[in-house]
Amino acid sequence: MTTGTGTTSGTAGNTTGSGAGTTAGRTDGEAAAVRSRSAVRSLLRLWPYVRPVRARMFGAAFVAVLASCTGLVIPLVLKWIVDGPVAERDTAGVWTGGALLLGIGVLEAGLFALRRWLSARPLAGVEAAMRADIYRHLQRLPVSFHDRWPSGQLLSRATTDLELLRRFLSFGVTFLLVNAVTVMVGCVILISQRWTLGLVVLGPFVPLVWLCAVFEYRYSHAARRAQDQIGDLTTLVEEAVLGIRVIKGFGRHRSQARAFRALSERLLGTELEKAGLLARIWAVIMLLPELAIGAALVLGTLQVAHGELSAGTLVAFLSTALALRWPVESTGFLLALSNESATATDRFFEVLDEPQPADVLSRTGPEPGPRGSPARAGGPTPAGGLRFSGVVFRYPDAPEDAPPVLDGVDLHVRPGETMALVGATGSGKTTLTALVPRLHEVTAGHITLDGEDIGTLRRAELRSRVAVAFEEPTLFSATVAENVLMGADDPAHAAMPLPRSRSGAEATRDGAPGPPAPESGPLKHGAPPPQPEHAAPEHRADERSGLDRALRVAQADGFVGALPHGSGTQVGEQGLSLSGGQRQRLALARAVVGRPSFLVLDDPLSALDVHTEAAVEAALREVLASTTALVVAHRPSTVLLADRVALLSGGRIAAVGTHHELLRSSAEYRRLMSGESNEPEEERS
Ligand SMILES: Nc1ncnc2c1ncn2[C@@H]1O[C@H](COP(=O)(O)OP(=O)(O)OP(=O)(O)O)[C@@H](O)[C@H]1O
Repeated sequence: MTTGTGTTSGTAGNTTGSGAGTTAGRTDGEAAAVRSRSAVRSLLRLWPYVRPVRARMFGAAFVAVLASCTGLVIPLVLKWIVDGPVAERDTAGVWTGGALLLGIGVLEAGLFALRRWLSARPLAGVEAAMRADIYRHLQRLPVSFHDRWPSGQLLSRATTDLELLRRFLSFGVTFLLVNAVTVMVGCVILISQRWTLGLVVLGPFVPLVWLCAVFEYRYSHAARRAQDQIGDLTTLVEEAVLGIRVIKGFGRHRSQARAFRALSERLLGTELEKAGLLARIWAVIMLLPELAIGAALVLGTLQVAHGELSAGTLVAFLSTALALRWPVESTGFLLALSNESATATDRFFEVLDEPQPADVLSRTGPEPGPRGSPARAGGPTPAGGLRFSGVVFRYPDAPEDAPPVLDGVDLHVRPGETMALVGATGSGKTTLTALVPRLHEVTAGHITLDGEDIGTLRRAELRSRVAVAFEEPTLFSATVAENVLMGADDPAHAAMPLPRSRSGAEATRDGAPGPPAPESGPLKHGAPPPQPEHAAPEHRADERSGLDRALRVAQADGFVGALPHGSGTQVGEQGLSLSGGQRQRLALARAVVGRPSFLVLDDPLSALDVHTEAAVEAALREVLASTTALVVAHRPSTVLLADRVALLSGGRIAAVGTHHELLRSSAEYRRLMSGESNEPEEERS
C-alpha cells in the first residue's frame, strides 16, 4: 500500500486570499518523502496512541474474529441437516438443527455487540488524545509556522482527519483482520469440502489481489488530494466568515461564491474520481467471486447428479462460498478506508513533526515565579533596559535574494525609558517589536532585557516580563474581564477563556430591546444578553482593582461600565461586537494589567479619536513612568508620549534623539511627522 501526495497542489506558504490552490506547508522534498512512505508504515505511527488501549483493541479484534468464524460454522450445520435429518426424514433432527442454527446466529450477534462495546469508548479516547496533542503542538509552534500554514488545513487535520482515524481504528483495522482470517478459514473449509470446487472458487483471487494493488496506488493519490482540498475549502469558508464585513462592504459575494464554487468543484471532481475508482474495484470484486461461485454451482450440481458428491456437501460448500462474499466484497471499501486513514495519519504527523522552538523542548523546569518575583523585581543592572545589538532579521519564507527586513539594528532603551519607534510603512517596526516577545527569532544579533539575552530566557519567563499590544487587537469569545486578565499574573486568568457556544454568541448580539449602552457597538442596540453561568467570575479583590486600574489607563472604564454586564459582558467572537477603538483599548488594558517591566506597544492608539487618544496618553504616562517601553508611533501625538524617538530606516536605526532634536536633525523624520508621505524612500523614488 502506498500513500501519495504527488498530485496535490502548492507548497509551503502558498496561500492566497481565496484559499484556492493551497495545500499547506509541504516542500517538494517532504511531499516526495511522504509519497514513498508505505501506508502500513504511516498507520504504524499511530501505535503510541493505540498502545494504552491495546488490550481492549486486541480483545475487540479477537471477539470479532471469533464472531465471524462462528458464522462459518453455519454451513457445516447445514450440511449435517441436509445429509442427516433431511435425508433420513427425521423431523426432530431438523428442529434440533434449526435450534442450533438459531443459537449460532445469536452467539454471532452477541459477539459483534461485545466487540463494539470493547472498542467504542477507548477509541474515542484515542481520538481525544490525538486532538489534544495537535492542539498543544500548534500552540507551541512558532508564529512563522502559522504564517505559512492556512488555518483551514490545520482545522481539517484536527477534526475530519482525526474522526476518520477513529473510524478506521474502531472498524477498519478490525475488519481487515477479521476478513483476512475469515477468508483463510473459509478457504481451508472450501478446499477440505471438495478441493476441485475449491480451486474454481479461489481461482479469481490472484487477479483480484493484483487489481487491489493497482486500485490502492491510484486511490491513495486521490485520497490525499481530496483531504488537502477539504483543508483548502475550510480555509476559504473560514476567511469568508471572518471577512464577512469586507465581502459585504465591497459587494464581493459573487467573486467569493465563484472561488468557493471553483474549490468545491475541484473537490467534487476528486471525490468523483475516488467514487469511480471505488465503483470499478467494487464491480470487479463482486463480479469475479459471483462468476466463480456460479461455475462451482454448475460443476457441483453435475457432480451431485453423477453421485460423486453429496447434496449436503454441495449445500455446505456453496453456503461457505456465499459466507465469504461479504469479507471479500468489503475489501474494496476497507482498502479505501485504510488509504484515507494513512493519508490522514501523514497529514496529522506533518504538523506534529514540525519542530518546536528549542527551549520549549529542552527546558522542563518549574515555571518562573509570578510577576514581581525576585527574579525580575531586582533593580536594573548597568546594562539594564531593553537593548538591541546588531539585530538582523529575515522572514523564513522571504525570497533568498531579498534583503533582510532588519539589517543590524542597534538600539538601547534605558531602564524606565519610553522609546518611540517611527519609520515609513513597511520599514520593519512591527517586525522589530515582534522580536522582543520572541514571536520571531532573530536571524543574527542579540536582544537583552536588563542584561539578559532573551534567547536564554524561558519563554514563559520572557512573556511574564514583556507585555505586548498590537495595532490589530485580538479579543476572544469571552467576557471583557477574561480578555483583559489574560495579561495578568494569575494563571487561572491568564489561561485562554473558553469560547461560548454559538447560542451564547448570538445572545450577545441579538438580545431583546433594552436600555441603550453608549459606545458599545452592536451591544448598544440590545438589552443585557443572557450570560452563561460562568460569564461573571468573582474576581479576587486585587484582580478586581488591577482590572479596574488597567481599564482606567486604557480609558476603557467608561464604555465597559456602560455595557449590559460591565466587565462581565461577553464581547462576541473576536470581540467584533465592539468598535475598533474599544477593542484596541481592551488590548491596551490587557498589556498593562500585569504591570510588566517591559511594554511593547505597536501603534496601540491608532483607532482612537484625538480626545480619547489624549486621555489614554495621559493615563498611560503614569504606567510608562515605571516601565521600559518601546512604542511604535505614526502620529506626533503618540511620539510625544516618549522620552526619546528612534527612526528606523533601511533596516537600521538611522537616528535617535528627542522629538525636537530629530525634527531639527533628520529630514526623513520631519517628513514622516508632517505626514507628507508615509512611503519608504525607495518606493517614492
Ligand atoms: N510574515 C511575513 N512574511 C514575510 N514578510 C513579511 C511578513 N510580515 C511582514 N513582512 C514584510 O516585512 C516588511 C516589514 O513589515 P512590518 O509589518 O514590520 O512593517 P511596519 O514598519 O510595521 O509597517 P506599518 O507601519 O505599515 O505597520 C514588509 O516589507 C513586509 O512585507
